[in-house]
Amino acid sequence: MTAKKVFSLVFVRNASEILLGMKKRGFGQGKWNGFGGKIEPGETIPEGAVRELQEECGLIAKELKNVGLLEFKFEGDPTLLEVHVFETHEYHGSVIESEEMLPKWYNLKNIPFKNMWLDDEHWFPYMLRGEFFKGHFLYRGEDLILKYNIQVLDKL
Ligand SMILES: Nc1nc(SCCc2ccccc2)c2[nH]cnc2n1
Repeated sequence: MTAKKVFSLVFVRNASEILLGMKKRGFGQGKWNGFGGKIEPGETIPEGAVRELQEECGLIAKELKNVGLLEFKFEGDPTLLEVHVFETHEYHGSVIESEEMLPKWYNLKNIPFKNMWLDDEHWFPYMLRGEFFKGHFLYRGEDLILKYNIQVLDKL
């Protein structure tokens, strides 16, 4: 039976920029990414997304839009990572560095894909076009995608 771990991943946006964080430790260390983490028992996925965003960069999302779903498998590991992707354009607070993340605003024309997870370059265009997407990626290690598919879904 495949074990499943559920994560949130939040991208903070303004008209021309996206807030990314350099992961300072743990899973995905050394990569720019959105803000997120494991959904804890007793919290909803959006609640976990808001919590992780504030813990990792200090911002409090006033609204969250679910923009996609990503599933990751790593060859040799039975665990399926289910990642719920969100965007927020309405937030308050000030961006601060945390133990987990070093935040930095990037122009949408200059996203540092070379220092991000390999899959991001495949699905970011769907997110930036405002299309609700579902992607499945099979990795060998962290640096090789063996196969993937991405589909645009009509938002439920
Ligand atoms: N962009 C992206 N993100 C993740 S993990 C995101 C969820 C997460 C997990 C653990 C700590 C914080 C956040 C990926 N995994 C494989 N490809 C990937 N691409």
